[in-house]
Parts: sequence; C-alpha cells; structure tokens
Amino acid sequence: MSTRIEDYALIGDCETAAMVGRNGSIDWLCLPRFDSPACLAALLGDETNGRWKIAPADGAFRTRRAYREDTLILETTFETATGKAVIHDFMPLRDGSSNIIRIVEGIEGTIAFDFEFMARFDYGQTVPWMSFEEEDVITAVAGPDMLILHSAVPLTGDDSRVTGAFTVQKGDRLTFALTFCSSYLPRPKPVDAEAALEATESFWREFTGRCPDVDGWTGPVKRSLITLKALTYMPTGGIVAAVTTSLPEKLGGTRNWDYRYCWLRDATLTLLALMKLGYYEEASAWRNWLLRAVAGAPEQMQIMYGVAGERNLREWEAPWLAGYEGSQPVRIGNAASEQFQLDVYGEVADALMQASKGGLARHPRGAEIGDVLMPFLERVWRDPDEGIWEVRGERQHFTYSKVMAWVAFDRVALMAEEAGEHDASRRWRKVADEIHAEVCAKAFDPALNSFVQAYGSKALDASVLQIGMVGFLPPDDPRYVGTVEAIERHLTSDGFVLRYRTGETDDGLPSDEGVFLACSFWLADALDLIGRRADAEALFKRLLALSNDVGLLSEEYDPKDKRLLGNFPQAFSHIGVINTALNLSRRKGPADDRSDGTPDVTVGLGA
Ligand SMILES: OC[C@H]1O[C@H](O[C@H]2O[C@H](CO)[C@@H](O)[C@H](O)[C@H]2O)[C@H](O)[C@@H](O)[C@@H]1O
Repeated sequence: MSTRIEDYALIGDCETAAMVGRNGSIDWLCLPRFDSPACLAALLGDETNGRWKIAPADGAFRTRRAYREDTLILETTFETATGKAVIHDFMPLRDGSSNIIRIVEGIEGTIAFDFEFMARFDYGQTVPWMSFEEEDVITAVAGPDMLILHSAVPLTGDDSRVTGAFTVQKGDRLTFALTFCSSYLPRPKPVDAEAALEATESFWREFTGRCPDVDGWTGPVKRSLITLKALTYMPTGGIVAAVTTSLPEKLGGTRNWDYRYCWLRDATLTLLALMKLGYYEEASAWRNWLLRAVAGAPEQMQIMYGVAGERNLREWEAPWLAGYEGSQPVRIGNAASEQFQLDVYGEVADALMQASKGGLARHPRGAEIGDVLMPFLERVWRDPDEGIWEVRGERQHFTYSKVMAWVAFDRVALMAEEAGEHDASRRWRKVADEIHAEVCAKAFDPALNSFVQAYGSKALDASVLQIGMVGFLPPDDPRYVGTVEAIERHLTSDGFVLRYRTGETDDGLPSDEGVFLACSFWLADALDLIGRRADAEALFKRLLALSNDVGLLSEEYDPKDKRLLGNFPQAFSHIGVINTALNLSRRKGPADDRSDGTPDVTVGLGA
C-alpha cells in the first residue's frame, strides 16, 4: 500500500529536497537540484524505483513526528513493545557536497531496526553499480552520478539492494550519511554529522527568529515560512512551486504535473508574503533572479523558468513509473512553460511595486525591463490566453487575466506619476481605464450577480475573488460582494473552494479534481474584506486543520475521502497560510496593501 501524501514530511538544503515517509522511508530525492532526475523515486512507483528505509523490524510500531522547533530537522519517534527511538532526518546546507543525514537515537529500552537502501538513478530507472568499499562505506555509481553511503553498521547486498539490521538502546546514537557527488571528480570529505546537525539547527533558527508575531497564527506562519524557504534555490534565488512532480489532483487520474520549476506567478506571490514578514533579503534575491530570467525580448518572456532561469522545460512522460496510486502519466517538464498567460505581467508589476514600497534597493536593469515589457503588453492584452489555471483547451478571454493586465498598467501608471513622468503615467492610465471598462462590461453577469470565468461565460471561477484584493474594485462594491457570495454558494465542496467546475470549463483534460487550497484561502481573505471576519476566521481554521501532522499542505484536498491531493508541499497553499494569517491579524495584510493603490515609490518598475 502506498504512503498517503499527508504521511510525508519535507527535508531540504535549499537546493533540493527529499520526502520522508512516516514509515521511515525516504521515497523522493532529486540530485543535485530540485529539478534533477530523481535517484529515489518510490513515491511515484514502488521500492524498486528507489528508496532508503530505516524502520523498526517489528512492523507493529507507532510513530509520532515533529520538526525540531523552528527548523527543518524532522524527528520521527518510533515506539514498539520493546522500546522507543527517534530518527533525526535533515539535509545540511551545502559546503561542497549534498548530504542527507539520518541519526538514529535510542530513547527507551531496545529496538531492532531494519535498513534498506535501493538507489535508482534517472527517475527510478537505472540500477547503479554498487561497491562495498568497506563494510560500512558503499558507493552507487551510474554514469556521471555517484552516491556514497557512510553507515554506522555493517551492510550487505548487491547492485539492486543493500540491507542491514541493528539494535539501538537508550543513549545510542547511530549516524548514516548519504553524499552525492560527480563520479568523475575527487570525492568530498565525509561529513561530520553532529557538527552538521548543530549548523543546520542554527541556520533555521536564525531564519525563523526574524519572523514577527502574527497574533495567534505564528506557529503555522513560521512553518509556512520555513517551507517557502526550503522551496528556494539558494544559489539563484529562484523559488519552485513544489518539490514533487505528478502527485495527482485526483487519485488514479491524469492531472499530474511537474512543479519543480519557478512560476513567475507563484514566486511573486511568495515574494509578497515574505516581504510582509520582513524578509527582504529573500525578496531581493528573487528580484535579481527574475530580472535575469526575463532578460531578453518581451515576446519571449515565459510564465515559468528553471531554477537558474532555464527556458527549455520540455514536457515528457516516464512510462516506467506506475504513478502515485496508479496515477499516470508521470510527467517531467511542463508544457505550460510555452503558454501565454497575461496575468503574470500584473503579478510581477505588483510585486515589484510592493518591493519598492518596502524599500528594496533599486536594480539597474529594473526600469529598463519595464520600459520594454509595458509596450509589449499594450499590444497583446486584448488577445485570449491560457489563463492562471493553464488550461490545455482553447485560449479564452479569461477575466482574471484581464484584471491582472489592468493591475500591470495601474501599477506602472502610479509609479510613473510618483516619479514625475506624467506623459508615461497618462499613457498607462488610459490603457488601464480601457481594460477596466471592458472587464466590467463583458465579465460581469447580472443574472448570476457575479463576475464569471471569461467574457460572456456562465461559469464561476475562484480567481476572480482577487478582484477586491488587487484594488480593481473596492471590496464593498455590490458586484464584488455578489461574486464572493456566488462563489461561496456555488463553487464550494464542504465549504472549500474549487478553481472552477471541470465539467463547465474546456480545460482540455478528462475527469475532475479536488478543492484548490489556495483558492480556499482567497475566499477567507474575501470574506474578511467584505466584512465577514467571523466566517473568514472559521474557514481559515478549517483550512489549517487540513495540514498534516507536521504542518504541511499540498495543492488540493478531497473532502469526500479526506485526503491531501496534488504536489506537496506546495508554495501556493503555504502562501495562503501566511497571507490570510496576516489579513486576519492586527497587522496590515497583503490584501490591504494590494488594494490601497498607494504607490509610495520614487522609481520605475524594477526599483
Ligand atoms: O490544471 C492544469 C495545469 O495545472 C498546473 O498548474 C497549476 O499549478 C501551477 C503551479 O503551482 C499554478 O501556477 C497554476 O495556476 C495551476 O493551475 C500545471 O502546472 C499545468 O501544466 C497544467 O496545465
């Protein structure tokens, strides 16, 4: 039986990450980067696709898990009839090599453990050459890649499987370290596990220590903050949407996508959340990543890039992987990278304006990029697009896309005005006004008393909840209030929000999907904005209760089967935790900031 998505926890080194099951098995690991081929891929198949398991030999064990306070160090406590032991799992920040360290510590009595290591490079396909250099040092080599396993106990096995057995007693501390390196380069020095544990703890504590108090929500906010940081590729500042590919949006379904890339949309929303908590260093790193990634001709700007700004994210399928609970295909790469999605221009402009407001130092290329992108957007905003949901059906005039195009022109007009560039400001304001009038005329359905998914459509769509948050209409505008209420009434399942009804939208895909957690946070924000604070709080609490035992959320949820669905953990959902907590706390939240329209800046788009 497969491990439920909610039974995984994340560990990472801000360059890649691993998924650790409640059963002691590491079932997902891509090296050396988030988007590199996996060398442990049991998550999307079975153990023969690669895993590293350390678990009590007595199968009847109980587990309890928690992160060491304010860190990404996972502590899984195993209890059997004979004793209690903890495995401390973590990935230290790199100092020349990438490592996963597992320290098994005896707490009470005695426990017998089984050890199993099966490496499969190239997404669970390639069986390596396994060499037993010493009883406790084993290497796995396949082409350019090499894993070195340092074990505290003797191991045996062959190319396909390495096993061992050991016992821990109270006070024992056994260390296992897996190091990745290039097979053709000199080997890195073995890592000092205890020193690495200390350094890892200090790193995360220092990072989390800067988080302000967010009323009663500080706990979940900190966990979300740590998760977003773990999704950041530190060498470049790029932020991936999730660390997994192809965890399904419906169990057994085909809506399985690769999220190990940097979406401008997801990343800018992450940036807004981080800045609200005062994390400007991360925001600055991301802004520099963005300006490097979008450098070039504006018509070639993509909606997503690789972690270092790569453009070629060609989508392909890995048929040898059975898929999570049989959900095929497993996709690598993402064809949405070639789509046209208007909203990203608005998201980027908005984030950069907020960055300026927050006092982020000006970047020399920033204004220049704005000068090139805005005339391009002026030419193309009337075109249909694939929209925020990246539909694979026909392009449409999606309401959210046009609203966000309005945001782009509105923000640059405000910034130009503030900088005393009155001609530019008038030019952009004129386009903004034109878009505004068109959206109000074509995207509002008086019979439904709601904004709809696309011009002339009858379908509801959760993305238009953003209309009151980005300042397109004041929250008390009856058209916005009507929209929020229509979505609450007709686009929810068990009180949680669907992106849209799959049967009513040509998204080019079969079957349906779960409720979308980010949209559910948006409904909480919207309810708060229209003056229904108690309902907003109640929904927020229900959403937080969907987090797994270590505070992590995936993209979607199935209210019937009560299971997390989709890639995990997902930035979009954790951004929701932070933003809604801020909106509901005394502190001024992103919704207030984004809707108040004050530029408070002195320089251009990239400032
Ligand atoms: O629903 C089809 C699309 O689903 C994915 O996109 C979703 O995830 C993105 C990353 O979090 C998010 O930016 C987007 O708004 C979501 O719809 C998938 O990546 C697409 O390829 C797919 O067409």
